[in-house]
Amino acid sequence: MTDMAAEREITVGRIDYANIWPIFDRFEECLAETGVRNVRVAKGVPATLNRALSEGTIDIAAISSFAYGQRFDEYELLPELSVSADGEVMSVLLFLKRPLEEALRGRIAVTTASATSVNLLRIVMQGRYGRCPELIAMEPDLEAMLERADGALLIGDPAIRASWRPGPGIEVLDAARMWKEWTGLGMTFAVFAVRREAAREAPETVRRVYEALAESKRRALADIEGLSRKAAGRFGGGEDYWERYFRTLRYGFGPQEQEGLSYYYDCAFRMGLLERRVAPATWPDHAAARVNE
Ligand SMILES: C=C(O[C@@H]1C=C(C(=O)O)C=C[C@H]1O)C(=O)O
Repeated sequence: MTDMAAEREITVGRIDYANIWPIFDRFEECLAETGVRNVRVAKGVPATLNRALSEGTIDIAAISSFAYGQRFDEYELLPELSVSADGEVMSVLLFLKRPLEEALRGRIAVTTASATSVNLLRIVMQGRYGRCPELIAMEPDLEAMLERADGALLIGDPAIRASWRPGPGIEVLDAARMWKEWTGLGMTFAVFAVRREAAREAPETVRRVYEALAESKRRALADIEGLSRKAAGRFGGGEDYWERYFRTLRYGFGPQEQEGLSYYYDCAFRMGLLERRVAPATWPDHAAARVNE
């Protein structure tokens, strides 16, 4: 039995958007119940967490599925957790001030917070419409983006807020729907990854973090109404909106989600967006391998 008290501190990265609430809302409460004291939570937008996990300043995080694909050999995937969609996501949105056919020949501003969605846009534009507009990275500010481009890609809370008041004449396209119409598949935007050395150096802490995430998800999903009330209080928008949002997103990572993500990785590899074919490894496989050595 590993002595957890002797293990080093583990930092968990939490996406700073409402989309992750059904996994993280009860996390700290669940963790405290297990008596863990050596865990810290750091919040950030996906691009920040992607970088922090790659640099090892955090150990476990919800990151962009694209960022996992770039460094799959350094990480292990935590099972049964993701932020996915099947046909609609509601918070990865393309705002267009010109018809799509014109925007395809023009320029689209993309949020600096994203890795998965900006590459999803490249894949869908190229694959489905045969051409990709010029993409420019900008801070997520719809008005400023549309001043410089024909369209804007936003994710997370900024996408949600902008969807409530996109402005006159702005068409709003849902990126998961565009992907579903083209491929017939669902899309996984975020996965949960642990750095391999963290899983090796602090196995008991990582196990408890995983169990607390799984339990937090069970509790939150058993009370979507309570979660929606809390989100409406924090962000506005009405409880009905949030209930629909939390019921639209998928939080598991089963065969259906894996199939969609695997096709996304294939497309990204074929387009040269990923250097290697992605071969995912699931935690705690390496622990099992060590036992068998
Ligand atoms: C569903 C969403 O998926 C997100 C999109 C990500 C990306 O584009 O890299 C990363 C994590 C998720 O937060 C969202 O942003 O609302």
